[in-house]
Amino acid sequence: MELASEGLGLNPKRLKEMTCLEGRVMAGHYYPYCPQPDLTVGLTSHSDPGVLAVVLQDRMGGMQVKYGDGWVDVKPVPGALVINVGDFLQIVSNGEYRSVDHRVLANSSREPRVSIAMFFNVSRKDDSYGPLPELVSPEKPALYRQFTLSEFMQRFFNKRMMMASEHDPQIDPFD
Ligand SMILES: O=C(O)CCC(=O)C(=O)O
Ligand SMILES: [Fe+2]
Repeated sequence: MELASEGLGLNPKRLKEMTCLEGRVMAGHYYPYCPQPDLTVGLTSHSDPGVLAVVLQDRMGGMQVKYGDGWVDVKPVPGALVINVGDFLQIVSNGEYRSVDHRVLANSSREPRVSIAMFFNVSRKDDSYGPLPELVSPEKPALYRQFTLSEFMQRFFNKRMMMASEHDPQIDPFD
């Protein structure tokens, strides 16, 4: 999968080196009927850690994305895929793309809900990643520092990004 480079002036060779096909993971989700949907959630609020997530949901609905202080339903459209930007893409694009918080409500209908997600991730554990140089300038300094994938994954489980300024809550969406 190639990252959309149009409009951002990215170096296509560099993007090719950052392939996220080898690290792709597929997950199937099954949300059974929940008799008390107000007391729980189907899948708690999160952003996906990788580059992109492509989700195929059935016709039951229930996925929501965070918008401002509220939540917006991602209505199922037959044949459509939901594409979620992940944290890794936010970092390498130096914030040009923003990862999206999303969740799935508990399923209140008698029919189970099923979704299939394909996550596209980089896979070279010891390579150094960070904002692409083409997207860093004196006007727009790097928001994130360089890191390895192992370090990134450790950070992910602590819910923190690789901020250039570790103590600036203004720009750290996970603080
Ligand atoms: O089930 C869904 O619609 C979303 C699944 C999801 O967000 C995930 O697996 O990360
Ligand atoms: Fe997700």
